[in-house]
Amino acid sequence: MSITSATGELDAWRALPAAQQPEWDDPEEVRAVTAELAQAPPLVFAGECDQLKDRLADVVRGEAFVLQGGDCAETFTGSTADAVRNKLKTLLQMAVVLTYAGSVPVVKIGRMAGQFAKPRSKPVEVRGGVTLPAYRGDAVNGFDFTPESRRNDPRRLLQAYHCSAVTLNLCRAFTKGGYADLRQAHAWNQDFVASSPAGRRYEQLAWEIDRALAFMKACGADPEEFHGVEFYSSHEALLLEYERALTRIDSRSGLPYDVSAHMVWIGERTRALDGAHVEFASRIRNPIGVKLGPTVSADEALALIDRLNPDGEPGRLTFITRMGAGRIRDALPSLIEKVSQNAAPVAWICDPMHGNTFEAPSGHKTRRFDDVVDEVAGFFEVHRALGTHPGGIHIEFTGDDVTECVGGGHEIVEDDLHQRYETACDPRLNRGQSLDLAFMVAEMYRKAR
Ligand SMILES: O=C[C@H](O)[C@H](O)COP(=O)(O)O
Ligand SMILES: C=C(OP(=O)(O)O)C(=O)O
Repeated sequence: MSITSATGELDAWRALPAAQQPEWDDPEEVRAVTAELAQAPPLVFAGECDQLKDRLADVVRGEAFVLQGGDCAETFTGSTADAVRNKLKTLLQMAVVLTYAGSVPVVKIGRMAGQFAKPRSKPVEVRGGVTLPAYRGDAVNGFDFTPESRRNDPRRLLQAYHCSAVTLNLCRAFTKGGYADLRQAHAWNQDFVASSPAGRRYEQLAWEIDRALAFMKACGADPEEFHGVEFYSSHEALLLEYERALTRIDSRSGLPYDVSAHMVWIGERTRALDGAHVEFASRIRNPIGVKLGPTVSADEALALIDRLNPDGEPGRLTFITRMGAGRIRDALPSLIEKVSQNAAPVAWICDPMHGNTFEAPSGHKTRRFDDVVDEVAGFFEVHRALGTHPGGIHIEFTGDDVTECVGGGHEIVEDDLHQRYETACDPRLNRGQSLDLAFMVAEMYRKAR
C-alpha cells in the first residue's frame, strides 16, 4: 500500500457519522493541536502491538488469560507516581493470584496511560437548575461544574498525550526495572497485609510462590527470568481526531498503527457498523477490542468480525462482553455459538462492570460486588457449557481504598459510599475488592478447565 493511499484510507472515517465526539468551538485550534500531536513521538511501537497480538492469539487458543483493568477515567491530577504505582501493584497482585491459583499465563493490559475520554449517556448535566455540558473526560473538559471548566478545550488533547507518556514511562520502569520481579511478591502487599482479609490471603499465596521459586532455583532455573513482566496499555479509541493524529505508518511493514496505546477498543455506544469508529479501527493494525452489550445480535457480531478481522488473524479481535449479571446467561450463548460456527478467531473477555451500574439512594453511581462476581460466574458457565475458552476479564479498579462499589470483604454498604467516592465517572473496585475478585476468578478458571 502506498503512503498516500494509506493516508486516504485512514481518513475515510471523516465522511461517516461519529458518535460521542465533543463539539469544539474553534476548529482552527483543533487543527493546530492535532498537527502538533501528529509530530509527537509514538507512545508505543508497532512491534509491541504485534507482540500483544501474539499474546492474544494464545488467549484465542485457550492458552492464556487476559487481565485488563484500571481507572474508569484517568485524570491529569491522578497521573502521579503514587497513584500509578498503586494501580500497577494491584494489577500485578491480581495477575499473580490468577497465574498461581489459576495456573494460566496472564496477559496484563492496563486500562491506563490513555483512558482520558468518556462516552456519556446524556450530553448535558443538570445540577440545581443549572445545565452544563457533561464531563467527557480530562482529554475534553474539566470535572468541576462551572461553565469555564466544562468548556471543550482542544489543548487538553495535548495534556492527555503528555500524561499518557508519563504514565506509560512509569509503568515501563516499574515492570522492567525490578519492581515487578516475582521475588517482590511480598513487597507489593506490605501496606495491605495487616488491614485486609484479601491481603492476608494473598500473603499466604506469596509464601507458596517463594517456595515454588526456591524449588525452581534448586532445579537450575534462572531467577532472572522473573525479573520483569510484559505490560501493555489500552484505552477506548473514542476521540477520533486524537487517535488519527497518533497513527503512524510502521517503517518495517508499511502498515498503519495507532501508537497511542498497544490495544484500543471501541465502546458499546460507538460500535455502529457504518460508523466512524469501526471504519477507523478497521484501518489500523493494533489489536482491537469491541464492547458488546446485551442488545447486540449475533449477526452484528459476525459483521464486526467481517469489518475488523476479515483475514481471521488470531489476536486481532477481542470481544469484551458487558451484558449485566441478569442477562449474561441468556444473551451470551447465541453470540458465542454463531461466532464459533463461523470458526472466527476471537478472544472473549468479560467486563462485569458496565452492565451492573445503578444509582444508590444517595445519588452515587455504584455497583454491587456480588453482581460483578455473578456476571463473571455466568461468563464461565456459558463458556463451559459450550466448550469455548473464557479468555479474560476487563475491570475498572483503583489501587486506593475507595468506597465506590458495595460489598466485598470489607462489606461496604450504600451508606458508606460518600466516605471515599473519588471516581471521575463510574464506580471502581478498590484494592481489596479487586484481590477478592482475582481469587474467585482463579477458582472459576481452575474449575472450568
Ligand atoms: O464508563 C462508561 C460510560 O462512560 C459511563 O458509564 C457513562 O456514564 P453516564 O451514564 O453517567 O453518562
Ligand atoms: C464506556 C465504557 O464501557 P462501555 O462502552 O461498555 O459502556 C468503558 O469501558 O469505559
